[in-house]
Amino acid sequence: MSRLEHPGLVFRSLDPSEGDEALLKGWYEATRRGFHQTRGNDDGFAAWRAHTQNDSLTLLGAWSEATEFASATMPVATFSSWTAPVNVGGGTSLPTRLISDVTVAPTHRRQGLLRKLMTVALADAVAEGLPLAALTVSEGSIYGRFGFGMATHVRQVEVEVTSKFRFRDDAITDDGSVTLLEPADAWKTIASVYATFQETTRGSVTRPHYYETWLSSAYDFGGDSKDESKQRVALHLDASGTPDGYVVFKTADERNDAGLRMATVVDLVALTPAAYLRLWRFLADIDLVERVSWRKAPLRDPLSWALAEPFVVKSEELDDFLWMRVLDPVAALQARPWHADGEIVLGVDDQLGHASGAWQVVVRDGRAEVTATDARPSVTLSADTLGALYLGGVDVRTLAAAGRVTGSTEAIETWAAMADGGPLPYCITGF
Ligand SMILES: CC(=O)SCCNC(=O)CCNC(=O)[C@H](O)C(C)(C)COP(=O)(O)OP(=O)(O)OC[C@H]1O[C@@H](n2cnc3c(N)ncnc32)[C@H](O)[C@@H]1OP(=O)(O)O
Repeated sequence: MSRLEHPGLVFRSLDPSEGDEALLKGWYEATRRGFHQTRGNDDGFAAWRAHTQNDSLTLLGAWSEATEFASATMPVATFSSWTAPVNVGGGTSLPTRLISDVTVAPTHRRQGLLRKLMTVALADAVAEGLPLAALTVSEGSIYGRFGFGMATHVRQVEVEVTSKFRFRDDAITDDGSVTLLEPADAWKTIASVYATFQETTRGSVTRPHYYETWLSSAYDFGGDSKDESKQRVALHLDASGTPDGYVVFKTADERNDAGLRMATVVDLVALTPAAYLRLWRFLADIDLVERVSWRKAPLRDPLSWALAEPFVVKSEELDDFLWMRVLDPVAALQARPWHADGEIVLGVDDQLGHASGAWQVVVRDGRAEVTATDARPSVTLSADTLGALYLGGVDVRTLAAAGRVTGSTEAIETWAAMADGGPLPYCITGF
């Protein structure tokens, strides 16, 4: 890896299919150490290796020389990436470089290792012609400098499912049904429901293969702490018997801080409002459960609006989820939907250069034509702000009010009318 150099370290790219087993195990253990997880085991390594092969991961790492005291197989830095479609709205998906497993050992932190790995990974994505990159973050202050912006959010909710949980008389009624399945039997059906959700949901990411292992409860990824073996699946069928929603959930003897018995939603996908509300009715009907928690509820959630007592839904937290990075402004901006005719020159300041420049954006009938121009920008922003705006998860006026979009009031209003609108992006796939 001649493009990557660091004193005392050797960089390698491992091939998940044929790579040296000891180095692969060392890489896997280094990520577990970096994320403060328990040491891995053979089954976990096999599940991880299957995912790295099926999703064609590029595994980068930096190793120090072996010494009497230091391992030769565990790298001091790890970085993985692969390519998968992200739905950018209007029924269009774009191939996106997904980045994960970023760890640097405490002994080597703040020496520029992340910067080196990220710089090379993004340059490779650009060389391959990929228009976008995406990741999820552990801390909000790290990735803006590399052009990533906070693009989607989810809500953590806790719902009281006592007798207070009752739908209003005018709530959508369901003429379908719910059936319980074992996770292994449900996998094919829930994967197909998710595929439709992916095609129709702005901001959604195509799932890596480990979702099959996880949601079918084939392996307990977290050891005894996560208890995948407690997972159950309820499938929703529409009136014609076609699956159009599911919930993977866990019930446990656990109680929340107030001592109330809990169920947890692991994954919930509903293709229609009727399926969504019916799955909530199902969750509320589980005996011996007083509260249901879900970490990935949508921001615009019909649930509390459909209930006679909306206060049973408590929003506990608003969390960032997907962070987007525009690598190719022409391909990326032309693919997403637009909401009003108009014309501006967008100036992008990108520390890594990929999206830098002045871009003429002309919108007619919901589509944009984007060209590089020498004209003076009427609206300027940084690459991370462009990433935040890209999926429509935050609006132009809000970012202008934060000082992150600049231009005359008229130009910002034109840009806002062109860019803002459509459904909020919603991503429930972590990676
Ligand atoms: C996509 C994912 O995988 S998210 C998970 C990220 N990983 C983790 O959180 C695991 C624990 N943390 C780590 O392993 C490391 O601290 C990392 C990976 C976050 C940072 O790695 P390092 O090699 O120390 O970063 P590096 O030295 O290249 O720093 C690059 C820049 O980011 C900044 N930076 C690095 N970490 C942080 C941080 N935690 N908070 C704020 N800024 C940070 C540095 O100051 C530096 O800024 P500059 O180049 O503009 O001066």
